[in-house]
This record gives sequence, structure tokens and C-alpha cells, in this order.
Amino acid sequence: MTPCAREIPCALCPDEGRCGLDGSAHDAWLLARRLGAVTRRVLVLSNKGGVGKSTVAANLAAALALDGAAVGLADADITGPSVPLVTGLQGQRLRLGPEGAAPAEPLPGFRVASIGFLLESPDESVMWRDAYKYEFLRQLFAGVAWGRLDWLVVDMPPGTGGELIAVRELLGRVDGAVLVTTANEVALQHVRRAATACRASDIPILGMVENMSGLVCPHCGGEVHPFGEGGGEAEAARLGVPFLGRVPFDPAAVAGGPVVVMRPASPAARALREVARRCRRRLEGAGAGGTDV
Ligand SMILES: Nc1ncnc2c1ncn2[C@@H]1O[C@H](COP(=O)(O)OP(=O)(O)OP(=O)(O)O)[C@@H](O)[C@H]1O
Repeated sequence: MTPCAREIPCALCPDEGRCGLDGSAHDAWLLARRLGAVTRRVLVLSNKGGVGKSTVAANLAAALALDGAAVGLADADITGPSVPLVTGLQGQRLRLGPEGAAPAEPLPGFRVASIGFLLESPDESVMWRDAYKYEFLRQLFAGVAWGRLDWLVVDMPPGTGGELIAVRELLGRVDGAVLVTTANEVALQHVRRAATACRASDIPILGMVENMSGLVCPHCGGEVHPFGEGGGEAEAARLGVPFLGRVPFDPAAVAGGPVVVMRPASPAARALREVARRCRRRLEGAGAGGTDV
């Protein structure tokens, strides 16, 4: 039998490296096996770091699972995966192999796999592994036995360069992007760039979330908006994309697990459940493939 002809030897080959396929045919075959039963593929992204992509992605996925869907959360943040921390799954590892690694399943129907589960330690930097970026991403999607999923939510790294192209290529089809921003002008400029990148890549934009949008007083429930009110919503209108909601700055959102599960009555959890409902209405209404408006 001809050995698998990938440049980097493939630890995932169900034929134990003897499939004889060349690199791209091998990957396409493997990805079709792993992602063939995934109905909707959604990216959570922004050009800017620290705006809350991982928090929104983890809670969107958990909220969809709480609403009864089978959901995968794939943490593709190659520059610094924080899904293990955000989901309370630090220390989890993926055991790659021909049969596919089992994702973590912290809730019934909520499956999680992170680039962080491939690292030796949570403090390991992956920046130096540039040449292997694609390989890490390939392992995340093609190495995990995702099973049947109604949704696969992908937490993207900051930026919209090579990683966006690589993830889009690996997924084959992306049904929608959720753009995350805060209301300050720097983040808004970054989110405009993210919208431009989505449009250039034919990725439909599901809508925009304004995160950390105001402080809710734990005593009186009143809100303070340090960057002014309505920045994200106005930006969404300018870009011609739906506004999916405003998530307040809420200490409960840093709960070591999705806040929609850990603190369901908190202001952040309520806002994030509503974001998930709006995403569902938009994609389920449009069917797979979604629409940009
Ligand atoms: N609504 C919120 N209220 C309070 N803290 C929040 C909220 N959303 C996110 N955070 C906190 O802000 C920080 C950044 O959030 P997160 O890691 O989700 O952002 P990110 O955009 O994914 O970052 P990176 O670009 O580094 O991957 C984290 O400490 C997170 O707990």
C-alpha cells in the first residue's frame, strides 16, 4: 500500500497512514468524515483582541445547547486559546488518533474542543509554531469526532488574515459570522475591517454583538455606558448588518464556565441567551447558507 502522501505525517489517518492519498485529497476525505454531519457552521470573529470573542462564542454555543441543539464549540484561536478557561475545561487534552478524538462534553449536547487541548500546558505560547498553524487547525477540525451537530461555533483568533482563509478552507462552507465589538472607536474600526474580510470571503454576516457595553449596578440595576450608548448598533446599521444585542460588562461573565449555565439570571447571561435566539432565528429562518442583509 502507498503511504499517505501528506507533507506532515498524518496521525489522524483512519487507514493508519496507508490511504495513499496526497495532501489535499487526504484532508478533504478526512474533513468530510468528521464534519459531514454538521448542519450549520458559524464563526465568531473580530479583528481586535480582547473584545469578548471567546466569551460570546462559548455562551452562544452553550445557550444553543440549553435550547436543545447539538452544538460543537471549536476554539481555533491559534494565538492564545482561552476557551478552556472560559468553559472551565482547563487541563483537558485531545487524544488524537485514527478513530477521532472525543471532544469534552460539559453539558449534554455541548461538545468542546480547543487548540489549547493540544498544548502541553495552558501557559505554552503557540506563536513560534507559525509553520504548523495550519496543521493545528487541521487537527482541530479533522482530528475530532464531532458527530452529528446542529451547530459548530468556531471561536476565531483576532485578525482576519491567514487564519480566516485557513478555517474557511478547512470547513468547506461557512454559514454565517457573528462579529463582536465593544463600543469604543478602536474596536469599531476593527469590526469594520472584519466585515470587509467576511464580504471579501463570501461569508454571510449573521450580525453584530456589542460586548462589555455598559456597567450594570448590582444594587439598583441602573446602567452606565462609558463609551456612550448605541455605538455598536449604529455601526451595525452603517454596515447594513443586523444588530444581535448588547451584552453588559458583568463580573458574572468571568465565571470559569459559560455564564448562561453558571449564572443564568445575571444580566450578561440574559443578554447572551437573547443573542443566541436571534442567531437561531436568522439561520434557521434562512436555512443553511444564511443571508447577509
Ligand atoms: N460581558 C463581559 N463582562 C465582563 N467581562 C467580560 C465580558 N466579556 C468578556 N469579558 C472578559 O474580558 C476578557 C476578554 O474576553 P475574551 O477572552 O472573551 O475576549 P477575546 O476577544 O476572545 O480575546 P482574544 O482576542 O485574546 O482571544 C476576559 O477576561 C473575559 O472574561
